[in-house]
Formats: sequence, C-alpha cells, structure tokens
Amino acid sequence: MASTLRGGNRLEVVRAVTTAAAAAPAIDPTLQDSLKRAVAKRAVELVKPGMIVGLGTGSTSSMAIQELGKLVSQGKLKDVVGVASSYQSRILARQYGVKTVDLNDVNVIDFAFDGADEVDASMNLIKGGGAAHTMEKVVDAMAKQCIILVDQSKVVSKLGLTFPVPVEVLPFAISPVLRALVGLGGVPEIRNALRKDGPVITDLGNMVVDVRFPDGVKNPAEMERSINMIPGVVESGLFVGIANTVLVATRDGDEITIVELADFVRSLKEATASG
Ligand SMILES: O=C(CO)[C@H](O)[C@H](O)COP(=O)(O)O
Repeated sequence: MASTLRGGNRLEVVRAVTTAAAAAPAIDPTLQDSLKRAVAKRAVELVKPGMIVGLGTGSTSSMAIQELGKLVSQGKLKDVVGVASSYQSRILARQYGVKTVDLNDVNVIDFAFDGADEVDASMNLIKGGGAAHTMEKVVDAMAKQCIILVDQSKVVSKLGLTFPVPVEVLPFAISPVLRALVGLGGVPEIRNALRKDGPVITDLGNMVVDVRFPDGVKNPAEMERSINMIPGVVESGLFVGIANTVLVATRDGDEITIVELADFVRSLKEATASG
C-alpha cells in the first residue's frame, strides 16, 4: 500500500509529524471526520463471521461500530460478537445491532479495533483522550490482532510533545500520585469534566490525570512501566507493544487513501527529502 503525498497535504502532514506546539488543530475537522470514517470502514472489512471483536472507544471506533452494525444487519457477518471497552462502545453496539459479551466470558478476542491520540513510527501509542484507556488496554492486549485506526494528524515523531499522557488514578491516592508524576518529570493536571462540575470520573470510578512532558516521552516502554509502578495508578495511556497494525487514513490529492503506518512514514520521509 503506497501513498503519494502532494501539495498542501504534504505540508500539513509534515507539520503534524514535526510540530511541538498544539496551538492550532493539525487538520481540518471535516477532513478528519472523512479520514476517520474511511479507516473505520477499512477495519471492519477485516472482520470475519464468527469472530469475537474488541470494540474500541472514541469517535473513530464509534464509526467502526456503526459500520460493523451495518454489515451484521445485512447478514454479511454472522455470529460476530463484540467485547466493549467502555459504556460508549457497549451502548453503540447495542444501538447498531452488534451483540456484546462480557470480557470475562471469553478466553480470547480474535480481532480488536481501536483509535489513538498519538502514534509513533514504532506503533507505540498514547490513548485515553476519552478516559477509557484502562479498559481499552485490557481488550486490545487480549486480542490476537489489535488494529489501530488513525488519521494522518495522529502520527508523530515523538510521543507526548503535543498530547499529554492520560493516567487513570484511584481518587483515594490522587495527591501522592500527582507528586510521583512530578518526580518523573511530568506536569500533571487532573482532567475536569466539560458538562459536569469537577473531575472526569471514568467508567471504572476513577480520576484521570493528564501528564505533560515538556520534551515528550523519551522512552515510552520505560515511562509506561514507571507510571504503572506508582501505587494508586490504575493504568497509563501509553500503549507499548499492543498494536499489531496501525492503519493511517491520509488525503492523497482529492482521494482518501488508507496505508499501513510503515508505508506512511516511508512516504513522508521521501516527501521531506525531496523538499
Ligand atoms: O483512547 C481513546 C479513548 O480513551 C480513543 O481511542 C482516542 O482518544 C482516539 O479517539 P478518536 O478516535 O475520537 O480520535
């Protein structure tokens, strides 16, 4: 799968990959929605009848659940069941006619799709923009094949320069955890709800702390371990070694193209080298 990056698209992509500042959105929201829809459709083409499917959380995963529901209702995917990673994905699955089972009722998940907030060239991820990363990590890690769906603006050269690392924390332990995160070089901030006063409370009843790292995350595997070692931390939004495939939706002239991450990164480097 190859992608040719042209004109404004290339500049836009290069900016998304190299920028340290998040002042302006890296991508036009309408284009981003079209890219998300396209990659969501591609993901569900990979689902086979009889599969147990991990259902990610977020807008891209929501589109994939809708697309999955369409195929199920057309009778093209018999005996598919979903394992939800949040209330959002469970409710959507029900709404779109995808049966769900409890995670504890399955021994294996055949295939999981999920979104991400940032992806680096080694398929390390930042997740948790929707505060669902703890359950997502369990579902994604259990899958034989975990496929991550992103638009081009999510691909970065280094994690954490733009998006903070979300950390789910037991409310009981919030103060010591905040201090420990500072000790790791982070600038933590408790995430506040938008349409509720006070903090976001996750589906599991915990708080979320967004941790900024001024120079980005140097070693994602080490940082994931260090954060998860802090007593009171439930789970960090760094996902290392979980994704098997990352599909990137990119605009190619007037067309939307879906490419694998390695191809996307290669074409980006070629485009940058050729000026
Ligand atoms: O990790 C997540 C939720 O906790 C989402 O997958 C991530 O935030 C990406 O979301 P979107 O597809 O809406 O851009």
